[in-house]
Amino acid sequence: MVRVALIGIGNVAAAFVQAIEFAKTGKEIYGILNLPIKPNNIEIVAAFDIDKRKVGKRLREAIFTKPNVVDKYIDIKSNDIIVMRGPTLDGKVGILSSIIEESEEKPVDVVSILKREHVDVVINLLPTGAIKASAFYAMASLEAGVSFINSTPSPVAKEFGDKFRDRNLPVFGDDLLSQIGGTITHAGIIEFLKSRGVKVLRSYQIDIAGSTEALVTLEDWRKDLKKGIKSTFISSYTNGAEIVAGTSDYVEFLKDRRVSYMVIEGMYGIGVPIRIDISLKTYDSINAVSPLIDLVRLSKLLMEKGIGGAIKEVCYYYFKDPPERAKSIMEAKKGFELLLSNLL
Ligand SMILES: O=P(O)(O)OC[C@H]1O[C@@H](O)[C@H](O)[C@@H](O)[C@@H]1O
Repeated sequence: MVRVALIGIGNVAAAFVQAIEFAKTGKEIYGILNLPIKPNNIEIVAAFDIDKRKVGKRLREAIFTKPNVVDKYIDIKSNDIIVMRGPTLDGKVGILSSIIEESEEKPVDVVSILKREHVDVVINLLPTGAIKASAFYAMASLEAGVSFINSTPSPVAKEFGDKFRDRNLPVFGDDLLSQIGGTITHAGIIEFLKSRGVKVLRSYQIDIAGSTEALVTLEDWRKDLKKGIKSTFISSYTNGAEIVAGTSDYVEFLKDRRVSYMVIEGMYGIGVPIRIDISLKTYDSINAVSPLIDLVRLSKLLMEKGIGGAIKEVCYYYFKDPPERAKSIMEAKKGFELLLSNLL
């Protein structure tokens, strides 16, 4: 078994909890690695949040509580854990203060809970911008001897990588790359065009969704942070093309659906123009599920072998803002596959 703690019971947590239940039915989850640890070996044993509508509730009920918008895909029968009150820190700054209804309960002692529940892996799913809170949970994980997956844009793998390495604990981050979201699709099309000799000149991507993450990204500083990460990820795979990409709007009725529009312009042949327009429609939270199921199992495998730190091949394959980047998506895949073959 791999024992997991979830930090932030938002939409991705709602999708992940359902995916673990789905795995128990024996049905196929698309796009996950074939590893000795199976998805049904994952057990969620602790959950933390700060919203009074979720704290104190059963996890299986909290995941469908406002402001979450994820659909119910499956009945969760087997998990009775209660959501605990984590520390707030910067978890409700700015627009989040009008979305979150802060619990009046006293925060629990996170380190002792992680130890008591024998947690192997913490998944950080706090909102964008909760930098101090993410750092707090990273430190708590270090102290409790737990590995850490940082799905958020906060710099955890970047800043805590050495500390985790010294304790032989894996830390993966930063900012999870969706299985088939806007960023990887955009970078992938550009890489394909390049492989066909097209000179890509410029490109933009706008993302529209109805989740809390889309709503909080309306704040300029969060928008700039995420736009910077997405644009840098895509640009790092192009030779000097002008790239602008990031969340642009919140449309409430879309709920967990996300629409990404991409426009890519370039030249080919004797210098005539090519333009590609793409509209990609996905369920945002489900897009995190397969990568997270892989990362949880990889954490445990690496822990068992005593390998710690921000393993670069895992970070550049699964994240948008890794401490080190590969030169292309293909190179990232090759590097990651080599690591896997040495590991298994
Ligand atoms: O789909 P992408 O481009 O990999 O981005 C994934 C996610 O990136 C996160 O930063 C956002 O908060 C999510 O809402 C978003 O969907």
